Amino acid sequence: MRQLRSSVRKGREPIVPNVPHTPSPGKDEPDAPTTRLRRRGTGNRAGGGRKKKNDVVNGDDAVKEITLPRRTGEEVKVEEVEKMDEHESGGGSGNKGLAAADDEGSTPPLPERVQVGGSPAYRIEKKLGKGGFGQVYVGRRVNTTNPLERTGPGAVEVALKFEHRSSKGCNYGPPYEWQVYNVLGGSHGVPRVHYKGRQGDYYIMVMDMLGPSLWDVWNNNSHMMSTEMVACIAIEAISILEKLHSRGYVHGDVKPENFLLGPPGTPDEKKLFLVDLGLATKWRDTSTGLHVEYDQRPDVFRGTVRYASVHAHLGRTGSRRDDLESLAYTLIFLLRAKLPWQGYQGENKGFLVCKKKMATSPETLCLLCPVPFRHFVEYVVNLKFDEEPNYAKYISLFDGIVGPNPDNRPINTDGAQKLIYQVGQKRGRLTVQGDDDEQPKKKVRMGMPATQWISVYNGRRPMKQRYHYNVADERLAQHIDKGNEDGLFISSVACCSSLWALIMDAGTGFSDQVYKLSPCFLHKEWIMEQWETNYYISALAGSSNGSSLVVMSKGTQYLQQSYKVSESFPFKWINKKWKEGFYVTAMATSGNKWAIVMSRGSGFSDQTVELDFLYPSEGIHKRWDAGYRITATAATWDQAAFVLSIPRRKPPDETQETLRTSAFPSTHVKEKWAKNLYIASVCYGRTVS
Ligand SMILES: Nc1ncnc2c1ncn2[C@@H]1O[C@H](COP(=O)(O)OP(=O)(O)OP(=O)(O)O)[C@@H](O)[C@H]1O
Repeated sequence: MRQLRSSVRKGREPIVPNVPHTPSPGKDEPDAPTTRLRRRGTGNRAGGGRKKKNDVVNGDDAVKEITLPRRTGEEVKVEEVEKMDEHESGGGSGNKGLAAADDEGSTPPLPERVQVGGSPAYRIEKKLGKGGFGQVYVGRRVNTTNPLERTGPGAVEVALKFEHRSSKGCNYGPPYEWQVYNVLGGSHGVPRVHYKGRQGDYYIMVMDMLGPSLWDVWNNNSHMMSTEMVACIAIEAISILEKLHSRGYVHGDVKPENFLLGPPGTPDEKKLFLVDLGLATKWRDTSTGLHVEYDQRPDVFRGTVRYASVHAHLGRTGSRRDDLESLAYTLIFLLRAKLPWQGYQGENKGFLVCKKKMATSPETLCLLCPVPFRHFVEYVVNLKFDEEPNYAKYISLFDGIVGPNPDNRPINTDGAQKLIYQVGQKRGRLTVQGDDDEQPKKKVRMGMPATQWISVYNGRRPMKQRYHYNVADERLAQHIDKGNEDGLFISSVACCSSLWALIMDAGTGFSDQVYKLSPCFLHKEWIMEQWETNYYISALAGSSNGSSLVVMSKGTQYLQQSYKVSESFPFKWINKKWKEGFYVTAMATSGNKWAIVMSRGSGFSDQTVELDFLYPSEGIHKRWDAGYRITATAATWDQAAFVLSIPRRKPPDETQETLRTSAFPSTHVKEKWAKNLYIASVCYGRTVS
């Protein structure tokens, strides 16, 4: 199994060498050699004061939170069960996030005649479509001077997009989409908006009338589309996205329903357009010209579940790669009529779809598709957050599939020809054929889940640290007692195959410690008893059979503590607690359950979470660059979570390294000690897929 190591050293390039594999000795590890012993003060910083009795809150059996009351005796808050967002929409569109799905019956009547922002007057005719935000109708000019005027501000027929003022997109006035159309309207592949304004309760946009969507075409053709047609769509769609991206925006909801052809029977009938800019965001800051900053908010989902990029599912800031990943799914859907993650239902749908996307290799996804499609998928799923996509190269992938004469193609590819020409001109050549010999990059989504040890090391002054692993329940006490006798306290615990790993340190600063091995995850009565006597949870781990090891210490700097056990990663709860001044100070998993401990007085000034279906290497590096350091880790069979924090007091050595190993990293730990790097956190679980 692969082992990887990555690290950060402030002011230096991160080091990312591969570390050789070390087989597990498969037994308890004896005391390891230690560096110089240095004891820290052991004063109890938690302070005294009697606490009121704790309340226990059970949202449901699976989710519970126990909060230690503030010393003011304030009422303990009741937590609701909180789950990942789930969004539904109709049609063939899959599920859409951030959409206010108006029920047709409940929408107020549309005006009979529309005239907004200096436009001519229009009569409303047939409905063209309906989305989560608005409804689109044909508008026919009431007084026509030139009945042949097909496009432009004086067109006889226009598309009218109505959004009710109470719709979600209009909370702060006119729809956000209007602003985006101001910038992008009329650019390559984006319809022109001629007028906009409010009439009665509706915000109305008057735009060029277009034809059927790609979903309509596919649906009306017995759910089939020729390879050449899809390849042409790929070529032109990439060029449309390139143009949109070059203006600083990402679309955010690329899918078959949002690609429209020109009106049938007109010169534009083979031309492709991209509509619905309601979820567009900027990837580039207009004033600085810099790429927007990376962030992950695992509770935020924007887009449509079926076509969303994995990064969008995980709540990462949108960037150019996301549109291309959604385009890849769109193309495969049109070709194969099905995506492997269709059919999931229920409140867990977003999670299951994302997990399936991560577990589906490009080979599996593109089975029976011509090779260029697989190469396209491989390129786009490997794009980094701020990487500039090589649009011209992606377009050139499909050259061999489409006919040589652009005039005979089922979709107009003029935009793409222009792009390739421009790129060629820039480089002093005409095309990007043979541009470079770069092969599609290594695949990160391989379809094979793997579990590993994830260990995190911090640079610090020499101290005594000791580790034990493969420890059976009955042997825990013996190791802990011996450690305590030697002046060590437990700093981290982890579990693999129902055997425990213990890290004991001389540098914890704790003055006393108790622990509990219990058959449940977690033993709330015991925890509450310890809280009563000023012990706080300082480390915890869970086994796959549901048992847990909780370590509680005196002498922590915590002032108040709260924990939650949840079936899914409880980001919403964490987010709420952050606002109350709590920070995550420990985490553990048991099977698919998460236990998160949050404390006041944690010594952090900011905190963030990286959650992924694999080791989130890019995210961790981005956070390291922004001054965060990993302060807690936990992983289930599916997901790995890293909590990264900014300490209030800068440590003298900010070095941090992570290591992923298939066996407990005993040899590596010794090598780290030699460099004054000590285990700060360890867990066992999902790392790669
Ligand atoms: N200019 C147009 N000409 C013809 N039909 C259009 C036009 N604009 C939109 N439509 C049709 O109306 C549908 C909904 O439009 P649009 O996607 O802009 O609305 P939305 O409420 O933002 O949708 P979504 O739920 O996808 O965000 C489209 O799928 C398309 O079928």
